Amino acid sequence: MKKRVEDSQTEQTYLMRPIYLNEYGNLFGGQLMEWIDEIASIVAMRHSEADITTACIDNLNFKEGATVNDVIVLRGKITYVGRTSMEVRVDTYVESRHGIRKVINRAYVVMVAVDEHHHPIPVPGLIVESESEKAEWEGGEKRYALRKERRREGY
Ligand SMILES: CC(=O)SCCNC(=O)CCNC(=O)[C@H](O)C(C)(C)COP(=O)(O)OP(=O)(O)OC[C@H]1O[C@@H](n2cnc3c(N)ncnc32)[C@H](O)[C@@H]1OP(=O)(O)O
Repeated sequence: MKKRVEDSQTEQTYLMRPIYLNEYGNLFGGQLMEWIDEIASIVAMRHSEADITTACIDNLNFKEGATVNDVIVLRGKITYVGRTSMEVRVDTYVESRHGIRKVINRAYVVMVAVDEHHHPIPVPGLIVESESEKAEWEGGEKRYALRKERRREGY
């Protein structure tokens, strides 16, 4: 079975409240990581139709901050699948009052589908259609190989 990127694509919106801020009045990085992990989990569950666990979060680039009353939008989509793992790209935006979005963070999260004994299980393949989906897939292949090498060689 194969599924499309749009089948599992997910968007979440938050209004920045004081509890999400750090001592400098900016969005707390740990809070954003929780939201990223949550949306990536939902995308992976929708794609695999199974339980999942987080294997790694990488390429977590904090480009800009956000502050109170900002509207924060997270968008997650599958970019690459292996046998049991799925790579999910999560982009985080601040949305202006006119609906214009500025990227403040981009992360790649690897999720693994698991059975009731927490053993990895195969996931559906991915249908890549558009040019941007093909480019993401090629990038995902490279990141997959790099992560494997890092684990093997321990760097
Ligand atoms: C939201 C939350 O779940 S929070 C919890 C945080 N996460 C956890 O506790 C997970 C703890 N880790 C684990 O349980 C295990 O390491 C698992 C399930 C992720 C992987 O199990 P392993 O026994 O290592 O299985 P295995 O070596 O067969 O790897 C399974 C897949 O995971 C991938 N994988 C394993 N470790 C990593 C890693 N560190 N980074 C990226 N991918 C990984 C493998 O490439 C493989 O993918 P593929 O089947 O597409 O080729």
